Amino acid sequence: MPEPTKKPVKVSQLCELCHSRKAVMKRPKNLQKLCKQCFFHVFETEIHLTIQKEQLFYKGERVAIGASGGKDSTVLASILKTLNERYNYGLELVLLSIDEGIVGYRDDSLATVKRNQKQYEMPLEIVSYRDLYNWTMDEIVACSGIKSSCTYCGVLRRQALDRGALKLGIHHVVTGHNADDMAETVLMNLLRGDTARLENSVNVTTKSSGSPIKRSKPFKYTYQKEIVLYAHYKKLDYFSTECTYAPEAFRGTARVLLKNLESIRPSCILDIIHSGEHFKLKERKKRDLAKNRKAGKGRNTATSAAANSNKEVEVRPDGSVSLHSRDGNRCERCGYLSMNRVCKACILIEGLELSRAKVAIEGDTSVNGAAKLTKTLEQLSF
Ligand SMILES: Nc1ncnc2c1ncn2[C@@H]1O[C@H](COP(=O)(O)OP(=O)(O)OP(=O)(O)O)[C@@H](O)[C@H]1O
Repeated sequence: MPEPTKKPVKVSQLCELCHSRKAVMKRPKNLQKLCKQCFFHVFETEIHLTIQKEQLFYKGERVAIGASGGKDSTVLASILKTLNERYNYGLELVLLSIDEGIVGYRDDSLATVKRNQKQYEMPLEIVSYRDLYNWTMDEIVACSGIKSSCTYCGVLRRQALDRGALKLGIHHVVTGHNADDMAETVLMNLLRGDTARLENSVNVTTKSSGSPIKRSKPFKYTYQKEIVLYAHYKKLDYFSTECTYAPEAFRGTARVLLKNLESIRPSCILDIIHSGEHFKLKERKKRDLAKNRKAGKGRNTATSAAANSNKEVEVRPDGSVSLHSRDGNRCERCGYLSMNRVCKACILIEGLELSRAKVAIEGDTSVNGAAKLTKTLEQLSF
């Protein structure tokens, strides 16, 4: 029987890197036509180069991966395992998950992380808001409404990741924040005129004041679309549902704007990050901002939940909160490391406790029911 003849692949369909295999995709970052193998290679190599250039790790370092079960952190765990073995980084990788207490969302995504733990053979530590703060996000939303949920969650999660890492004796947490997240942050700060934050919004590595924990973002230059493609082609096991509570409204606006820009000019994500990297505040402006902040003036100054104690609190656009700073010390309330007399998390929790007392006096204290009721009410239009 004659052998079936293989249909020749048109040159225009060949991978633009290896020129031998068929291209299966257009790379979102630069529209290069690639085969699967070459895509894996460039994707992994770019992340390795970022890690090297930024000198993110040292040999023997213990690193906690902030693992939410979503695509970004799942790909991060998979890639770090691959690169650690391929390039002999010598890292000890641990999965660290925060259970915010969001029924029907986080419980399902944590089930994914538990499967990842076995797939990647990494230890897993789960720390919950309930244990740390005696609140769940469902309860917080029931008390304070859905609008400020991202603010609360952001502040509490940042601290919870730090505390979870410290519990493990780890001083470095990596997260799956990607290039799209970075560009969104630059756009948001730009649109708000928040020049003070523009300068630091694109740093790969950050540290909260007073915290001994370093946080890094190895996906700083990695496009979200490519992360999804990688997870898809590698058949990674991840949880794809969005958080039950709406994303921060203004970030959502910046996201839509960015997606529109990206569809016209794919490189704009990197271009925005590049611009962010070159914003530098004049020394005088920096001093003025610091003075204003100390005096409690400025665009983002608000009297927060701790207003009952007449303290001026600055609520920053990224959700972090600051009181008058002082040198590294411990929070008066919870004893956790803080530059402020009372840490950001305690300030928020204090306000919540006041609202909880009010809810208890006014009626229904069944929190799960209250969370559902809040969501239902906010979805209604009159
Ligand atoms: N509950 C959590 N536990 C541990 N780490 C978390 C948690 N939520 C978020 N992170 C970390 O912060 C990063 C950014 O979180 P964000 O909420 O922006 O989610 P995302 O962009 O959907 O990421 P992912 O796809 O990993 O969920 C995540 O990639 C992860 O590393």
